[in-house]
Order: sequence, then C-alpha cells, then structure tokens
Amino acid sequence: MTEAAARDPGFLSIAAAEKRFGPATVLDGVDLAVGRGEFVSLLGPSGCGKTTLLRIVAGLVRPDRGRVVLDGQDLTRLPPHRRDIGVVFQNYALFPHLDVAGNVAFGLKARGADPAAIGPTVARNLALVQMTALADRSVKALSGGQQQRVAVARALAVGPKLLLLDEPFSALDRKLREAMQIDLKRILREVGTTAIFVTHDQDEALAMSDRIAVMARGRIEQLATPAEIYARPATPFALGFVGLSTRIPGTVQAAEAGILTIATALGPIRARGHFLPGSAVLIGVRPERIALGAGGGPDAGASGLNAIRAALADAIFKGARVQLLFAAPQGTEVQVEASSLPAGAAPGAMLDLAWAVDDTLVYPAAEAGPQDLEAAA
Ligand SMILES: Nc1ncnc2c1ncn2[C@@H]1O[C@H](COP(=O)(O)OP(=O)(O)OP(=O)(O)O)[C@@H](O)[C@H]1O
Repeated sequence: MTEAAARDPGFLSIAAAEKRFGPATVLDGVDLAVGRGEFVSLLGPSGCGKTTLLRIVAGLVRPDRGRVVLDGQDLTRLPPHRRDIGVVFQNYALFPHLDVAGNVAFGLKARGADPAAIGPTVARNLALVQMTALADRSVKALSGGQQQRVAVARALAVGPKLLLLDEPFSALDRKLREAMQIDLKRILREVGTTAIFVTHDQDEALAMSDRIAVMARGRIEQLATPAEIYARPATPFALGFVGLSTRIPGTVQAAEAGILTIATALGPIRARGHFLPGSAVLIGVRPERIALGAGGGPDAGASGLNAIRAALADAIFKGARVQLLFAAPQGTEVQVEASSLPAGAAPGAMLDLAWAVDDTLVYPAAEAGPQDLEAAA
C-alpha cells in the first residue's frame, strides 16, 4: 500500500452492500475499503457483480442495503452528479458533436468552472493522456485507444475524488491494451487519483493493481496484492481464476507437527495445513513451482519435497516459456511451466516432477464447487 493509502485506508468504504434483481442476489453483502490514491481492481467472471458494485459507488444503481462513504461523506443518498466521481466506460461514451478539447471541457463548463481556468485545465489533462496534438480533432475521427484517452482526460479534468473504470480497454487489441494499462497507471500515479477498475482479465488486474478484489457470486473472495493473490490464493476459486494451477482432490491421512499427508490419485502428497485426518481437501500447486527431473529438483525448504512420476501429454510453446501438461491417474492433470522442453521428451514420456511441501496449497474440499474448476478451464 502506498503511504497515502496507509494514512487513509478507508478513503472509500463500501459496507455490507446488497443488491437483488428479482429473485437473483447479485451482491451478497460486500465490504470494501480503498485507501487514498490506491488502484483497486474488481476481478471476476462475467455476472459476478463487478459492474453492479461499481454502479452502486457511482450512484447509478441503488443498493437494497449498505453504505458508501467517500472521504468521510456518506454518498448513499446523493445523486451521481453530486458524488465527485469520474466514470470511464467500455464504450467510450464521448459526445460525438464535440471535438477532443470540447469533450474534456464539457464537465468543467457544466460545473460552472471559471472560464479563464478551463483552457489551461483542458490543456493539462490532454497533455497527461498525450492527446495535445489532436485537441481540435472530431472524436469521430479517433481510434478506439485515442477515444479512451479522451474519456480518461474528460473524467479527470474535473478533479474527481474517485475514478471508476468499467472494462475501459476491453474493445482494444492486446498490444494497445497493454500500452494503455501502463499509461493509465502512470497517469493515475501522477495525479494521485484513487481508482476502482473493473475487469475480467486477470493479466490486466495483475499488471495494474495495488490490490485486487477477486469476486465470485456476488461476494469478494479475496482482497490482497497481486503477488499475495497469486502466491497464496485464499480460496479454490481464487486459485483457479488467477493464474494456472494443478488441482488435485485428496483425503488427509495423517497430520503431524503441522504437516499433512494427503492420499491422492498421484500417491501421498504432503502439505502444510491444519486439517483432521479424514478431511476431504483440494490441493493446489502453481506450475512454475514444479521442477522437472529427479536430480535437479527445486529448493526443498525445511519441509522437504513432493515427488511424482507422470506421463507428458502435451507441450505448449509460449515464447519464453513452455507449458507442459501431464496426465495423471483418475483424469488428474498436472500443469508445469518450464524454460524449455527437456531433451528427448515427447508425448507419452514418463518424467519425474518435484515441488516443495511448502509450495503445496491446501483447501477444504467443501469450498471447491464445480464452478471453480470451470473458471480455471
Ligand atoms: N438492471 C438489471 N436488471 C436485472 N438484472 C441485472 C441488472 N443488472 C445486472 N443484472 C444481473 O446481475 C448479474 C451481475 O451483473 P454485473 O453486470 O454486475 O456482472 P459483472 O460481473 O459486471 O459481469 P460482466 O463482466 O458480464 O459485466 C448478472 O446476472 C446480470 O444479468
């Protein structure tokens, strides 16, 4: 967390937000605190309630229950235009009859800003998004990426306390999207604006966010930094939705000094955790934590290694890395990421795999629904 966010961790506070549409519960008691200057992404699959939560903060959807407080002010009953919040949508939503500068000036004029200040404010915000040269251009003659830059400048020009962005780059091609992500991060750092960013793209959330709220079924499953979510996903859903992983069901056989021995289709696997013998669990391992070869295994740490042999099913070339899929008994698939394909390894080859006991994640099986496996597919 940045210094400003640490000083004011509840700059935006959403408490117990609930929303139903007819019989469907779309938000099921969501709490979220965002620090001043922080960039928080709402990440989750389609329909999990991200946009609804964002629209509640914007004032575009009225929650059935719950409160939204921004910088000490209760927004719950305020209309959107009195909330001091800027919004950028996926579909640009620029005013087609105005040029670029006219779009950026619009909010300032609507708020009755000092006419002498409007020109310099527009110029400053166009410079921020690198659109100065196109100030007089019709927005109809802009590319998608340029339109989104104007939308960001327009939202920031009025100096909002909070910027909300709803999948703003999803219509752009991959290269442009990645460039826009880097740019937006720079811009927000420069102006220090607090932002909430809705996306279903995990790479986008991992690349941009100070913290990510992983959402599923109208709830926040985990709120943490990208690195924490990747290394220590709090739930099977977070494990499956963010990054690749091997997931193996098992039953705890023994628990001694905090080390579990778990019976699985791959044989016994050890993990750190606190479960009673007989508990049904789900084991997770990240692909880059698994090393190939019996000899040069990973650093075992204090708790030792898990070692298995499995048949190589497929190798997917990813440029700098190669993703290896291993078929294990009972339909289990093991995912490994390596720097290169081992010499002579063809589909069907039996290879040794090893990973540290400390890199073995374990969850109660009851938490893992079929949708968790679907999300990861
Ligand atoms: N105005 C509405 N009336 C009825 N149902 C709605 C309304 N708005 C949203 N929903 C439903 O609420 C659920 C959550 O929608 P929401 O748009 O918040 O999800 P999301 O996570 O943003 O998904 P997406 O990425 O597809 O936009 C969906 O099932 C959607 O169909």
